Amino acid sequence: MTAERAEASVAKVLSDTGERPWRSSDLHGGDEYSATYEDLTHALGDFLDRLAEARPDTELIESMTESLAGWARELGPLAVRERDRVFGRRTDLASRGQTMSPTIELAEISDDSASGTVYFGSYFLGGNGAVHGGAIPLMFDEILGRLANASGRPPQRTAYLHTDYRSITPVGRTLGVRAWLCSEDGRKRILRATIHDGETLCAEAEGLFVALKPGQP
Ligand SMILES: CCCCCCCC/C=C\CCCCCCCC(=O)SCCNC(=O)CCNC(=O)[C@H](O)C(C)(C)COP(=O)(O)OP(=O)(O)OC[C@H]1O[C@@H](n2cnc3c(N)ncnc32)[C@H](O)[C@@H]1OP(=O)(O)O
Repeated sequence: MTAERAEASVAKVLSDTGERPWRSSDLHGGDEYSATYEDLTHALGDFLDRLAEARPDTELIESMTESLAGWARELGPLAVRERDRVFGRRTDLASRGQTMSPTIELAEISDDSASGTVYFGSYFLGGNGAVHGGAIPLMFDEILGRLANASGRPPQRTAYLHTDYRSITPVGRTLGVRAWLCSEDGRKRILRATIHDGETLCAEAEGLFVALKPGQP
């Protein structure tokens, strides 16, 4: 698959979520807004990684605290309803416009499978070079949730998510990630996913996703 086609199918699958599709006309600027917001999420992710790695002196801590408080003051009055927000709702972006889970770069996508890479920066460190055990199911829920909700399927929620940690998942390395649909039975879908470091299986997960009934929150 060419890079261009991969990008187009990523955009298609990520925007095909069964939820009200995000439209660039919802916000001023369209593609330019999209690219600018993606840059913001990358800058924020990078900041969190650098913060996790650094041992700043008191002066820098105070200065950063004041800067962050200033941004919070500026953003406070700009709060909008959930459906009008940008953070975590940009299904056309690889990051989904959020930093809660690491960005998953998908290279191959079909209606029932997806594969690509994920990179856990230092922000996601649990200890001794290993990713935090809570960040791994978070990432699995992200990729399985995207796949479950893709290809015109009705909105789905995670009913269970079982994770097996097979070996440590290293921080600071580009890892392989794969997700696929295993079975469908009425409203229920079972999906599985893996994270690999080269040939080593780091973790694997199985999730049950249940399609919501009309009006179900
Ligand atoms: C709106 C969806 C999101 C859309 C997003 C679009 C934009 C972004 C796009 C893409 C990004 C994706 C990245 C993020 C994705 C994250 C997804 C999440 O993390 S969702 C949050 C965590 N999950 C919850 O909060 C669920 C809480 N639980 C519930 O709401 C209900 O329990 C629910 C919907 C799961 C099922 O409840 P019932 O009342 O509708 O249905 P009943 O009858 O209980 O279950 C249906 C069938 O499923 C089985 N079932 C249900 N739970 C089970 C379980 N834990 N284990 C085994 N079976 C279970 C039951 O036994 C039943 O099976 P039988 O039909 O009888 O064969």
